[in-house]
Amino acid sequence: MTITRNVTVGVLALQGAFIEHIKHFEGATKSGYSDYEFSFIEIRTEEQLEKCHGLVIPGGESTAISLIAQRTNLLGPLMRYVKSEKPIWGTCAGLIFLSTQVENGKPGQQLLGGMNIQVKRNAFGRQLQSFQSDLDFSSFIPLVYDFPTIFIRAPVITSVLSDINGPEDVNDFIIHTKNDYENKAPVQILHQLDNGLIVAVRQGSKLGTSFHPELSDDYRFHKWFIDEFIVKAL
Ligand SMILES: NC(=O)CC[C@H](N)C(=O)O
Repeated sequence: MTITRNVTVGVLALQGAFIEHIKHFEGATKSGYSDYEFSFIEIRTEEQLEKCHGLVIPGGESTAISLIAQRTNLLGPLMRYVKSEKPIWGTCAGLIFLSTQVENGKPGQQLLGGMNIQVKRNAFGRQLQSFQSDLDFSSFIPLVYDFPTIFIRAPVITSVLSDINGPEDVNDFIIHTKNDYENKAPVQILHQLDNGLIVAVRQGSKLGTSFHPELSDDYRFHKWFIDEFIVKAL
């Protein structure tokens, strides 16, 4: 007799593209996982968050997600969750929220500080606010040579921070996390565009992508997150 294990993955549902992530995870796990019974749930409260083996922070607007998290008292629980070393994947605005520092943040914007990186919001400028590109991710996802990758007013990773305490001369735009967590794992660059811009990084159990795999019709990225981050951490 095989024993099935219940696994819960949460998607932060304060604002943005959370339903799309849930649909992709459901599609990605429909078959091939006889040992696991997956539930993908929307997260709006601390009680819901506590049930999760891993968390996804979707794209949307990082300033709005931060504001709603503060107003609904979820910011503290999210900062504690980041420290638990459970898998977390931030896409686009979620990547910004998960970072340690934003070079063009909005005053009052809060960051979870899960990855020792600095990001820049809306990094592709006005002409190129949104675009789609087939990218070769086969160096980290086996056999994925042509993933349909959608960028919408996307951020990029501008540096890896060695000093997580932040800059001494913080100006009006550099926003630094208030979380005292330091992720000790090395930051790995997973993908750089041809022009050198960094759009996917991993730091131990944390993953950050500038783009939106949940807006394509391809489940392979979500399946990789389940296999590589969630299942391996169980
Ligand atoms: N598609 C997105 O998530 C856009 C991110 C948005 N520009 C921000 O700063 O939060």
